[in-house]
Amino acid sequence: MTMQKYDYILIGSGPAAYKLSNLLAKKKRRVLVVEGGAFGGTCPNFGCEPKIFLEGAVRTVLQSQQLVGRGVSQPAQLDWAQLMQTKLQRFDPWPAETKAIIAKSHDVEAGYAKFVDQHTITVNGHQYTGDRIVIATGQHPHHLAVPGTELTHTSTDVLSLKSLPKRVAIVGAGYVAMEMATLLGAAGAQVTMLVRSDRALRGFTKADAATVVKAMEARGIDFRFNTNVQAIQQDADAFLVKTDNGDLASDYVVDASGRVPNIERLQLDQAGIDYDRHGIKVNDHLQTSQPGVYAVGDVVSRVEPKLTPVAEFEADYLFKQLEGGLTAAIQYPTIATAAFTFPEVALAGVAPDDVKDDPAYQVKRVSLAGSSLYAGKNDQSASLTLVFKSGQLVGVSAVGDDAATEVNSLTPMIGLSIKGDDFRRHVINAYPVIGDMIASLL
Ligand SMILES: Cc1cc2nc3c(=O)[nH]c(=O)nc-3n(C[C@H](O)[C@H](O)[C@H](O)COP(=O)(O)OP(=O)(O)OC[C@H]3O[C@@H](n4cnc5c(N)ncnc54)[C@H](O)[C@@H]3O)c2cc1C
Ligand SMILES: NC(=O)c1ccc[n+]([C@@H]2O[C@H](COP(=O)([O-])OP(=O)(O)OC[C@H]3O[C@@H](n4cnc5c(N)ncnc54)[C@H](O)[C@@H]3O)[C@@H](O)[C@H]2O)c1
Repeated sequence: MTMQKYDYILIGSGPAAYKLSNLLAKKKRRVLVVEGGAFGGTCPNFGCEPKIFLEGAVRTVLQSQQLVGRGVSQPAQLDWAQLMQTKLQRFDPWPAETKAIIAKSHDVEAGYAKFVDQHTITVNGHQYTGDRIVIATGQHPHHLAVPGTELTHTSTDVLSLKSLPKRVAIVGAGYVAMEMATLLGAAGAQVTMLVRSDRALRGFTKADAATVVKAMEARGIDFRFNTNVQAIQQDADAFLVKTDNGDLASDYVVDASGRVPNIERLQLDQAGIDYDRHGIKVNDHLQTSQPGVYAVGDVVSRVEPKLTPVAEFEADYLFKQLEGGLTAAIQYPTIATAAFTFPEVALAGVAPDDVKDDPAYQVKRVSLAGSSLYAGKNDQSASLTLVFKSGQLVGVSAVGDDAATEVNSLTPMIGLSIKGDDFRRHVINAYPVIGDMIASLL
């Protein structure tokens, strides 16, 4: 058997590897892209993209409910089956289309890669060597270690669920749990959240996360905090979720207890590549413990959040290092993140909760609800919490119907260290939308 040799082998085809494959296409390198699951990876197939597509209709329904008696006479109703049909039509062709796009420039192999040594992998019984191997295998849903865990579903199932269950139990209160609850609750399912700790959305500020929970509770979503799932059983006509805080009958159980890096299938020990439970260990040049082997995206063990734009930033950095002579260590920019609940919650830069007792920082909470823009939407929860240091905006947290956009509007001021006076001298934004308020906030 002749072994095929490549300049690069990319393992995975999600946002991280896809970005790198596009950049390498311009360099005419010999590249092999190996994908074990759906081409395109989590974000376009089972993550951000289908989630935000479904959220488009969901948001319209929830916004109309919020305006009944304020100029809207009937709330809109969600037709889940029809919405899902529309979603499947749009998204089903994507993996094949993505594979074809990659195959225009590179060799492609569908199958799971395993390391033989630090320059060699096998896929479907074929061996390939690469001068450089880039691991971009992402994460998969964590499964609760309790009896009956095989009876649960994940966000992947929810995002393609054709008929709406009557009663849904969701384990967890992180990004995935809260976003899936928003979708299913708006569609009319009776949703119960089973939360191990005493709060939701741990990555966001306590006050803003509590505002989201309150709004969801007002829509009938039941939060059971300090509740540990012990087992899931199947009865004649329901699932029984047994917890240390009573039992719950449900038609559909979603396990949203986190995500774990895809490292098990790779046989990393064969190649001496170091890892921990958060993923593959890399240095500040994204190199693993083996020369010539790199890791990018969600599979990397790091403190920065595991998000699509972060995965793409790493791919871009690695390309510049390997093909453009960049020698500096990776430096992450200001990263904005949002949970697409209703209302949304978002954060960028220094988190208000982390500095509330530090006199070097000034934390200022601004309610937006009174302005005509927000009053017109009856978006009563809308608020911004701004963090300043020596007169410079260094952090922002937002809650409200459009919190993600609000935080995105303010993130350049943080990342580019723009001060209020400077902003006002150079910019007049369109009025009256969020952008126009920025000048007065800074
Ligand atoms: C429900 C949900 C919603 C999300 N929403 C957002 C959002 O709104 N905004 C945001 O920024 N991020 C969001 N994310 C996170 C985002 O999807 C990830 O950060 C992003 O997909 C990471 O890209 P990646 O390329 O590192 O990994 P992935 O996209 O996970 O791609 C990795 C690929 O590698 C393949 N693979 C694994 N092992 C092997 C192997 N051994 N051989 C070959 N192939 C292999 C997998 O099949 C997969 O296709 C969401 C995630 C989920 C689950
Ligand atoms: N809008 C977005 O940008 C977005 C959306 C979805 C996912 N993501 C990315 O995916 C990552 C994973 O999201 P996630 O929601 O799966 O994870 P997460 O870490 O945000 O939340 C996990 C939840 O499960 C709970 N949990 C953990 N172990 C448990 C156990 N053994 N029993 C019961 N509960 C348990 C946690 O307390 C938490 O509430 C996010 O951190 C983010 O990087 C981003």
